[in-house]
Amino acid sequence: MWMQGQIKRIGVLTGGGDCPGLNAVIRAVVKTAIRRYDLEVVGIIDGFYGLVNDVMEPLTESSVSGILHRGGTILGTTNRDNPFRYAVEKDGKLTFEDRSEQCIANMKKRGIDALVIIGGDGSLSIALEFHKKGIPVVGVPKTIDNDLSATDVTFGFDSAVTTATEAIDKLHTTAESHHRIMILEVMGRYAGWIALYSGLAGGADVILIPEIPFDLGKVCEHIRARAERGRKFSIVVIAEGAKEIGGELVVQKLVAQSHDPVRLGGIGHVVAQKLEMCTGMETRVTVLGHVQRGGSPTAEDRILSTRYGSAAIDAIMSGQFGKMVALRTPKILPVPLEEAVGTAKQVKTEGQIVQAAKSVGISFGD
Ligand SMILES: Nc1ncnc2c1ncn2[C@@H]1O[C@H](COP(=O)(O)OP(=O)(O)O)[C@@H](O)[C@H]1O
Ligand SMILES: O=P(O)(O)OC[C@H]1O[C@](O)(COP(=O)(O)O)[C@@H](O)[C@@H]1O
Ligand SMILES: [Mg+2]
Repeated sequence: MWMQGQIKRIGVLTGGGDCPGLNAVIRAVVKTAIRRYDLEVVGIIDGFYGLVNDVMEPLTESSVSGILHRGGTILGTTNRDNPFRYAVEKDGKLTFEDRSEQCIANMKKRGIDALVIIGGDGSLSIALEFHKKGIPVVGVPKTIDNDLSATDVTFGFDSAVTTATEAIDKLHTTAESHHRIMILEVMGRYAGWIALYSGLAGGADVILIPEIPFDLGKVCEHIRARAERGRKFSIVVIAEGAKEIGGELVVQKLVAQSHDPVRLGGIGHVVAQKLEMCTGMETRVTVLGHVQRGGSPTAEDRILSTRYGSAAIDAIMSGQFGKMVALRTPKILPVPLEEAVGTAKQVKTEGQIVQAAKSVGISFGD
């Protein structure tokens, strides 16, 4: 239906949770498309919602001027709408419908020849479905969680880690003054990347991640041993998806319309109560929440986002459909979307990063 070499207009959308660097990708997509290939670009508003409901606007160089350093996404996003399983309320009941043909009709109406889908595992799974229906698509790996396979790193991760590290630095000074245990709960869904990296960068004493179920007795012992050595405070960084050995995930809420309705959160408070009891030390919890998804991207994320955005247009123009642009240091390469979304990328429990953390005395509660 769509022919390579006949691409004149590109649609771009941002899907899933927002993250720093989205605007830098959009800017690079628009500038590369216009400057290098003389294409037109259409921005699809609020992710797949805009594709289903035909909410779009043209993007020019002036639309993307001054956005490189701005967090969020000028296009808007959603982590609920899935065109293949679109939530519709009928007679007060929630049902799901396949609206993918409507999306294709909207693309045709707008003269959109190919799509750049900037998203995480969820949005790129949808991108893969569109590819299977013959739509020319290229994905860009976004997420603060860094849980996408096939790429060394997703953009947004470095910014989230930087924000979490700053939070740890601040918690350190107050923890030390009050001789307290300070727990920082960070995001990441079922992967511990943000906790591991920020914990290492911030000099945490304990890091608890989903990949290593923890024994609270061991965490307690570690904190008590520190106190005996005169270190009368401790910093614990915990991923929202971490759980005790034999324990359950702590769920904050369920989002009914979502393909994966689970929103994690609250494990920090559960652990705090238990640690206070077993150590006798005053314990406080900070849930970093959406602060770690907001604000300006780091220089590293701005560069990565620019490289991804530009490479996505190159991939489209060389007919590399059904691919995601991936960082395979030092290159950016197109890889099959299947590889990216097949299995979530989790922390390697025997990997060098965890080993280094253990060598410098960080406990994982194992
Ligand atoms: N495995 C999946 N297959 C298809 N769609 C999914 C899948 N997981 C999530 N989705 C849908 O993809 C969208 C974005 O997913 P989400 O995980 O929230 O964001 P991200 O794209 O950042 O991973 C949501 O509409 C969600 O319902
Ligand atoms: O914004 P919401 O709906 O509360 O979602 C929170 C979730 O989104 C994230 O911030 C980012 O995840 P995605 O990149 O998959 O959207 C997770 O770390 C967190 O669990
Ligand atoms: Mg995701």
